[in-house]
Amino acid sequence: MTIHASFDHFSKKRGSRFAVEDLTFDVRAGTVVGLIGPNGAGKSTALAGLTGLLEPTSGRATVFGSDYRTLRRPATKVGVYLEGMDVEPGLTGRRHLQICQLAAGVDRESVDRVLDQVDLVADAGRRVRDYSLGMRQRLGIASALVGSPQLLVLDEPANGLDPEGIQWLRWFLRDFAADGGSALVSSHQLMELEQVADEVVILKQRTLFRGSLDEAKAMGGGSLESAYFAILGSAAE
Ligand SMILES: Nc1ncnc2c1ncn2[C@@H]1O[C@H](COP(=O)(O)OP(=O)(O)OP(=O)(O)O)[C@@H](O)[C@H]1O
Repeated sequence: MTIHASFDHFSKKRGSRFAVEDLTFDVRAGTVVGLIGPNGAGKSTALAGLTGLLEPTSGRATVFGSDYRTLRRPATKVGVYLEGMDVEPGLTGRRHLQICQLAAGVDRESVDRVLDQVDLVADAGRRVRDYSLGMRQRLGIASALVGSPQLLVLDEPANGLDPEGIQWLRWFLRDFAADGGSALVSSHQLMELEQVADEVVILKQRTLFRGSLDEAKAMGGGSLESAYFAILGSAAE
């Protein structure tokens, strides 16, 4: 099966200690992969490494077989929305997306398409400083979608979304994967992730678990949350 993203013994030191050590897994076409772990586990570091924002200390992280930084028109292949990708608050949502559209090198219609996809059409003319947290989150997801990528890399995408937004995101990611796309999603919302992920990676600097959602759930008597605590607990022993 086609591999969209790959970590191959990826390690990254922050100062004298490893933030991520020896991470190896693939994101295959048609799947949603959930990356989970406690605060400081290295999830954001791994996603930043995959999207060319930092250099690994050793190993590799690649998208479509290449270093992200070598991709031509990367936004048309990989949609990225990571923590800290803040939007200039004085811009309107539409203006922000127009800038993303120009940077992605795609047609102007993409802006209306993604505004519609994330249900921000009515608020497109408002300044981002007046957006709620959930609206900013949807705008961030929209900016990742502008280039019609095949792979999405999303850090905590459900953060701040209301129940409707969470449901939308769940169906969106499922449809996206059903159409042959893939998504690598970090999340602390285990019950939500259980609804959407095909595969799960549990990270706490090193990989504690990697496998299908069903395999993970079986380790926790049928629930991802129980499995998560059981796996973290046995790693601490
Ligand atoms: N810019 C940085 N400089 C130095 N150390 C950093 C930096 N960013 C993160 N770290 C350290 O790297 C480790 C992993 O952090 P990271 O943000 O990747 O974890 P995370 O799993 O995304 O956490 P959270 O769930 O809290 O977002 C932590 O020990 C953190 O203190």
